[in-house]
Amino acid sequence: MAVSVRGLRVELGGSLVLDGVDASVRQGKAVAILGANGSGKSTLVKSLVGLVPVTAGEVEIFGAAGKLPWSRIGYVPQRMGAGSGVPATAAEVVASGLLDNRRLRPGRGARRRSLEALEGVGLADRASASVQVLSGGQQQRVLIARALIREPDLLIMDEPLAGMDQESREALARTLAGLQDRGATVLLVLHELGELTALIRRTLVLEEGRIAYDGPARLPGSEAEAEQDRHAHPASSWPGPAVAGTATAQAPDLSRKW
Ligand SMILES: Nc1ncnc2c1ncn2[C@@H]1O[C@H](COP(=O)(O)OP(=O)(O)OP(=O)(O)O)[C@@H](O)[C@H]1O
Repeated sequence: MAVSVRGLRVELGGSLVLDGVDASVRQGKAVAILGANGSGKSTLVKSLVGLVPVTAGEVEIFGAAGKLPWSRIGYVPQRMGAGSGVPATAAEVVASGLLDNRRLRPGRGARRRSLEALEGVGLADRASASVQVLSGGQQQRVLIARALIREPDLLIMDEPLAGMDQESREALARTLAGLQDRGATVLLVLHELGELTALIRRTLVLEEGRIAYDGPARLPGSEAEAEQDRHAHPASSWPGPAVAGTATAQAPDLSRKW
């Protein structure tokens, strides 16, 4: 398993934000986490990357608990500027994704890789721009490119589509499909599947800190199903198992916006 959580409870500021979450994601799968504001989506992904303390339960990444294999993980937090007074170009911020705790320089080929990563979010033309002059949505894409340049085995993004225009969303969808083709696991907090409908086969829906639904992203006869059919690989072996076999509760309308 790329990700496995068991009985996960997280208390923040005296309230129970995650209340016994159990879920596993196999390597190479793309899963969306949906749910209303405040349902615990960000807290769940933060708990996976060690950014919030776990009150009870277990989190395992690539089969190991405790020590995070950071070099294999790309994480993009919920909308956070990339600028904040940093005197660097977009390409330099992206290249900083290649840094680790041991070296101060991004190493060979950093510029080329940085441009490729920016291409992946449709921002190659702004590579030499100072991040401070980029718009909020462009800065968000710089941060996504900074995660992509790491060629992560596990990419976790918290609302990556927020504030992105359609063209950028489509560029990101293509990039994520390529990443998945290489066997990476993709975990996304989303408010709607949108341009990523063709990529996402499974969704987890959170409600008040619990998993209310865990099953196929497209339900028979749904708009999402039709959309996936339009994009699906012709050799795809889908449809998968019936909804009733995998859903933990009655399926919500997965084509809605949360
Ligand atoms: N550091 C914190 N201290 C206290 N409460 C917190 C903290 N972080 C989050 N919460 C609370 O936990 C709940 C879940 O927050 P979280 O950010 O995980 O929700 P979300 O599903 O990602 O919401 P959104 O869709 O608005 O991003 C909210 O009620 C929030 O107020």
